[in-house]
Amino acid sequence: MNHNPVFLALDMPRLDAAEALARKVAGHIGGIKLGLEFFCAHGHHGVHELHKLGLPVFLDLKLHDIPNTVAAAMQAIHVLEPAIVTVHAAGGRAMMEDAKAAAGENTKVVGVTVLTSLDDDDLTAIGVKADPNEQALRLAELAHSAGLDGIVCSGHEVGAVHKQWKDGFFVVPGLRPAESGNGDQKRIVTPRQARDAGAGVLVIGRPISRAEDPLAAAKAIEATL
Ligand SMILES: O=c1ccn([C@@H]2O[C@H](COP(=O)(O)O)[C@@H](O)[C@H]2O)c(=O)[nH]1
Repeated sequence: MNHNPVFLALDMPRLDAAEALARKVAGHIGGIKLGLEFFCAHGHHGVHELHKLGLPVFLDLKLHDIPNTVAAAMQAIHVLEPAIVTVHAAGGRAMMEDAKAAAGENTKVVGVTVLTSLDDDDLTAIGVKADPNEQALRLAELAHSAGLDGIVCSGHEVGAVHKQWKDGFFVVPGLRPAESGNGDQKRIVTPRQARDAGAGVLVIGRPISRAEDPLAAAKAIEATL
């Protein structure tokens, strides 16, 4: 994998716009992240097109279903040769074990713990008694014991998770350079703080994609790392 830890989230409806943006900043990112918005609109064809840029592709599909269904979905995306794929750790141990077993050898499977758009109140509202930190640690332990390569968590938890899972692969979204708006993210840190705490991949979308000058924004973030 490239040394630059930044994966650009291409959350936009148009394939040509996603491709143009990725091309523009390609020298200042380490990979691209294609999520639900992109995959639902453009599917396998879209992923094949963006593969042509030669950057590692992170498929952030956040699979969450019964083990048989998730394993079948993993097999169906095998042909896309993703570097990283996400499943929801809350799907449970058997689901994660089957997801990992169905993934390609060169694909890292990571478990989403607590979405960075959620805070304490949101967890309480869905019946989770733990705070985001406790819940992320619990789900990280489960993901580890199920054989996943790592997890997704916010920059607030990654340091603690790193201590309990030394060789884990940690993906951190919810990143905001100083003076960026939060948008819908509630547990944010700067890219540098996340990297210093042990993140292996920094997922960054709007601070680059919605910047007036995306290339300048990508370069500015790179300079902080
Ligand atoms: O907990 C999570 C898991 C995934 N994401 C994804 O990361 C990007 C963040 O985009 P920004 O524009 O930088 O906020 C987005 O694609 C999410 O689906 C996350 O934010 N939090």
